[in-house]
Amino acid sequence: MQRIGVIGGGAWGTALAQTLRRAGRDVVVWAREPAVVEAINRRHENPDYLPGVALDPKIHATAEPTDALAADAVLLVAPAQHLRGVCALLAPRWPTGVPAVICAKGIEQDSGLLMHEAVEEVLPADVPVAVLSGPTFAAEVVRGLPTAVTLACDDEWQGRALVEAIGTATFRPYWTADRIGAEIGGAVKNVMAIASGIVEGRRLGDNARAALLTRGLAEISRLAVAKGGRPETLMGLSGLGDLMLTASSLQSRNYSLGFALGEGKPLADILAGRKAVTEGVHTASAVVALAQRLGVDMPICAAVDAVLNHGAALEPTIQALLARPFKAE
Ligand SMILES: NC(=O)C1=CN([C@@H]2O[C@H](COP(=O)(O)OP(=O)(O)OC[C@H]3O[C@@H](n4cnc5c(N)ncnc54)[C@H](O)[C@@H]3O)[C@@H](O)[C@H]2O)C=CC1
Ligand SMILES: O=C(CO)COP(=O)(O)O
Repeated sequence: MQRIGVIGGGAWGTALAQTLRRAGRDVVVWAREPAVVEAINRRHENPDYLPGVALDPKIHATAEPTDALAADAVLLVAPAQHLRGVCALLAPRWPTGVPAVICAKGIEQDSGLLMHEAVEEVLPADVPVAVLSGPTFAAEVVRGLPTAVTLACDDEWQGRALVEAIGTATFRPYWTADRIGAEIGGAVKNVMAIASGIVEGRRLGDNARAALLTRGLAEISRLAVAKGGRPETLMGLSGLGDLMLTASSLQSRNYSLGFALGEGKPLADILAGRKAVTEGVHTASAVVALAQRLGVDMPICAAVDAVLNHGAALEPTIQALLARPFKAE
């Protein structure tokens, strides 16, 4: 796999393009905004989404999606709630058998579907759909700082080919067949990161944050298993790994949004002040609906959803979580 297409010129699409260049691949990025295409091609930067980083001059950006589909594999890096629409646009022109790799982290609000389920509804049936997830702040990956990720793909041969295509010494993919576990870990950790930010913003202490994240991981694992995922996936890079990262760093958009909420800022004001996508805000309600459908108890996600979407006040919501009955671990 020599030529890789990247659908999405936001922070993550741009960082992935840079890491693909480090892996020696030819890269074509499709960006929606003409200004992003122009900045990447002419000035080798993406000041709108990933400022202050010099990009490899050989990253080619395009406003024409077909250019990015003329590839041996295509990374899908649009925000989760837009991924289906983007794929519907691309589907008629998708080349036969070229694998798609989902890099978005979220659950579709309208359908409650995971990204690979939604994408498989619109892309041609012969397209293998893989998932890339794990602890990866774009701002660190683009600079070549080391990390490791999960590459989930049903077919082991295809998965290993993708690992070889995207892997470098500082971007180390580990293959698994468990797309469900990888996706649920990546999507729900965003909701947990908001909760963790709230704990920090309200100065509830380090103990509270550790307890919240441990119980949060239990919630995520229950949902993944109920949906058909493997519990061990949630102990890996796309579960525990990404939860540790996102739920403890102000670099995270989800954690920083929670932190600001915890300090008492209104959600609308926080969102009005940022252009970047904060996936947990959209995923919270979808997780709660999915958990209800599968009969899974997810009290932390439900609390975040209540605060974000149903006008619940923080203090009584926290008190209600603390008042839950004691039970076996
Ligand atoms: N930034 C990061 O560190 C990481 C992000 N991700 C995931 O990658 C996905 C994309 O995130 P970022 O690149 O960070 O987003 P971003 O906030 O940097 O950029 C937003 C992107 O969404 C596109 N967009 C906005 N409205 C759209 C629409 N209606 N249809 C299609 N595209 C639209 C914009 O053109 C832009 O490319 C998210 O699901 C995120 O969770 C995953 C790992 C790391
Ligand atoms: O997914 C991410 C890191 O792995 C990025 O997290 P945020 O979207 O919260 O910044």
